Amino acid sequence: MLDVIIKRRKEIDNMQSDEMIGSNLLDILLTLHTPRDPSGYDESEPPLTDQEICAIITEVSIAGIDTTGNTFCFAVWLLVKHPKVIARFREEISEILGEDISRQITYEDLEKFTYLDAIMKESTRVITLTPISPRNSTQESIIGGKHLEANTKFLILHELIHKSPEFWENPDDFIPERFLKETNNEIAKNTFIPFGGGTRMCPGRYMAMAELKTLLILLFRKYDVELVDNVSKEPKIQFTSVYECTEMKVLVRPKY
Ligand code: HEM
Repeated sequence: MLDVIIKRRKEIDNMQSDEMIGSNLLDILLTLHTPRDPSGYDESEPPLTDQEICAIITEVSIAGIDTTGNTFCFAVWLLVKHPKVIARFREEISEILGEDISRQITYEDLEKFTYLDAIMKESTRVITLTPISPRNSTQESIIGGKHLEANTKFLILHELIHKSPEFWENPDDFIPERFLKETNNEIAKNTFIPFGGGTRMCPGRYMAMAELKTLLILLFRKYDVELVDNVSKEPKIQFTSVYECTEMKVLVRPKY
């Protein structure tokens, strides 16, 4: 990958100052904190080195692809199982974007999608992609009434917390409304942690949510989606470091 980065850096260095760079991740990283930076040139910040760019692209690829892809499959499956939720979601799409299905979706649009936000939250609660996170206590502490010595290794069970009847009513049911302000439902602190928490919380969470919401709008505003056969009544799931959807067949038909 380093070769590709070096080659592209040379190409960009040889470009005329008014020539446009691409909007892909590599070009954005190569021009960050340089006079070509589209978000403005800040001389006080050094440009990224080839090694730093390589590390960022590797990290985004490892941590950002399977996670987002599988979350998308599970969200589609949950939606298809709940036609009333799809109907309300489509109403929200029409309210915010109108009926022009070619209308581009902006980040500002996404912020208005409160029901879709609730769908995504509920979807990541019902099927918690990363069910556990390891931690190591740096100091002696008491957690849940249990005394832990410093340097104790332990696991945070996201999935167990997300399915605990102590914190969630009907925890196995898919009810996006529980995340809406209108229902006045209090979500207790630290009971909703699909992206972890604290200093190691997922740094890709906003990017993942923006991608997932955009994809769901694009899919459901233009297509009807249904599960194909018995295989897909339940998606096939296997656990590696995250839950992976290994098989799910859907039929996608244009609505118009
Ligand atoms: C729906 C999609 C995603 C889910 C459910 C998810 C979930 C998580 C979780 C649970 C953690 C561990 C947090 C902790 O230990 O407290 C994590 C860490 C991380 N995620 Fe994500 N993630 C997603 C998407 C992404 C994307 C798109 C990127 C990058 C573009 C990304 C980059 C990372 C990185 C680099 C870490 C390690 C952070 C650290 O240890 O300091 N993730 N993610």
